[in-house]
Amino acid sequence: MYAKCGSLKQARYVFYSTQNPDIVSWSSLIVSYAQFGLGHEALNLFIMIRNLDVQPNEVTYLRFSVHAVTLDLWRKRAAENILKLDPCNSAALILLSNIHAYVGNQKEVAILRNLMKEMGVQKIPGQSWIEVKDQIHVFFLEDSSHSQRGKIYMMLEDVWLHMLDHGYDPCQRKKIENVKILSVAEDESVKTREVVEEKTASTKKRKRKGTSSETVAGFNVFRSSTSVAQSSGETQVDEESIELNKKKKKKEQNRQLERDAIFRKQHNIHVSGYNVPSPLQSFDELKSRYNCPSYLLRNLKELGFREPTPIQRQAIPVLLDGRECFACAPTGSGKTLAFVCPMLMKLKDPEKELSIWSWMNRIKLFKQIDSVLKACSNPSIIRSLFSATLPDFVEDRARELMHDAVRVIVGRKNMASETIKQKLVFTGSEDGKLLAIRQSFAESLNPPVLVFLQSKERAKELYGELAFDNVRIDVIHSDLSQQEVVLYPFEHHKIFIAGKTWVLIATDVVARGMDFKGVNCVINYDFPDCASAYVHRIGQGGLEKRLLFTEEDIPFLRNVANLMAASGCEVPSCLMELQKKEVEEAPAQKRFNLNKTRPITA
Ligand SMILES: Nc1ncnc2c1ncn2[C@@H]1O[C@H](COP(=O)(O)OP(=O)(O)OP(=O)(O)O)[C@@H](O)[C@H]1O
Repeated sequence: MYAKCGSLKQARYVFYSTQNPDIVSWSSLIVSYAQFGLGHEALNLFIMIRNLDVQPNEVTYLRFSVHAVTLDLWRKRAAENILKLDPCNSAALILLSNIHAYVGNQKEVAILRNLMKEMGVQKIPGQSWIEVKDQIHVFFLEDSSHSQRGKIYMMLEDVWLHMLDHGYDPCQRKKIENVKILSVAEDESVKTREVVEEKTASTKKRKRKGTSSETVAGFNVFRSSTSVAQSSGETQVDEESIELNKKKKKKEQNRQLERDAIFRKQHNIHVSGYNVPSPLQSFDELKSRYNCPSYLLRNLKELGFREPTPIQRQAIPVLLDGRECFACAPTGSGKTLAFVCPMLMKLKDPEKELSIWSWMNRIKLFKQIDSVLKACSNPSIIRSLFSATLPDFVEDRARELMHDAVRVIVGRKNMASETIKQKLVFTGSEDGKLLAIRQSFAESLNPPVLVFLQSKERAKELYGELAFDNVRIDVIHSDLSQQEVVLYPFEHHKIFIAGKTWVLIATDVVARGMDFKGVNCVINYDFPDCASAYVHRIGQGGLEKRLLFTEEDIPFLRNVANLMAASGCEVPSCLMELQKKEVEEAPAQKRFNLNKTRPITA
């Protein structure tokens, strides 16, 4: 393991600190030496184990001979010994054929390959295993048969991202490859390709010269095989060149995966899921990859959208590939276009179909995620979930309900946008809050202003307090009829943004369902009941965000302070050092009730 990770020193240390190393340990060290190009050290060790009367096994011979392949004597002996142990051993036969190919002995290669065919020996893919909760799971390269393959590949993608986050640079891999040992299967594939290349070349040569193939005796064990027809050799060449093409394709796919990973890293995109499509480099790719209608691209240009935002780069191809998707990206990061663009591209008559859709969608916005996702269980519907926050329980439900979904996270999950200016304002008490808001309106009221409170009772109460001040104020909460709530964005929102209403008081419920573009300032009058509520509140447009807090809020401040600091805002160090509140798991309900009964004024 240490040697595979590049540290021969550690590998040797582990070996020499093992009391009575068994053949597995010996074989591992031999492989390590060979892997690092230390053929003589590997050979010395091999001789040593013979002298120590340790019996080499098949793996010792196989591995040793793979890496010490230039040593003629050992190569031959290794081959004979392997076949003595198991004459039908596919790995050994392939290895032998590769060894012959290495030294240009094409006739032996052809004999061996035909013999394998005659004996019905099939190449067994190398397998790995892992034990999880007393159960052994066996798998091979690119295995997709496991019932939980989606989760497994998602996890692998996460591990890959962690490696990238910790500085692993796939471009540097070439350097490591000099000392990297390939698994037997990989080794075989590389060498098989060389065999095929050489073989194809030699077959062509033969054809040109018009010479007939000869039957050549090979190793003793194969002498019985005397007839090798040229035609069967050619068929084999055809098969192998198909195989070669497949491998070339695979290699190109792997390169693409690495390019995608680097590109995603540059744009802070994190994905998991099986076979995630490449992100978009530009909007033009919508045309070349997905045949996007030209009018859409024209419209994007007219809107001044030159480059896709990170969420658009990844989510659009996912949806256009017909995959379901759940995504989390900061507020204002362009999520709307990320799901609207694929929809527009799939609609046959966008104008007609959209007018019906927009009404349905408004209504659906207010429903629970579960019922929305379940209702859309028709397999022809591609479901997607876009949000600025993605709590774990929502993510778990989405994974359960969606089929083979791709997860896309831009930046860190549940983070506020880095472009939003956030300010913490200490007001001491409830009375202090009222004073502070009145003072700020008197000094610098810059409408439209959105004010968030935790409950409809408190929203109504604050409205009552401020209604008689010299401020044009309105309130929206869940006591309004469904129709009013649905219509709000169209009617009241217009009035609000047009400046007829200066201050709009709202609750968290409203913050999640509406999109208040053009707001200048967001005041969090009440402390949000969780960090994700805060992210949604401050996502409602506006360059300036203020969060008022009192003595009572201090124990709950840490999460929000962390969030602010993570999105680049200045937070006093004393707040960052606050003790984590013990009741952190259940504060929301508690605080909600507390605030519900807490009056706006003392
Ligand atoms: N590719 C782009 N280039 C430039 N501007 C864009 C691009 N995509 C979207 N925008 C603009 O960015 C703004 C924010 O977009 P949008 O409302 O879709 O963000 P969002 O992530 O949905 O935010 P929220 O979470 O608040 O709903 C909009 O004004 C939109 O017109």
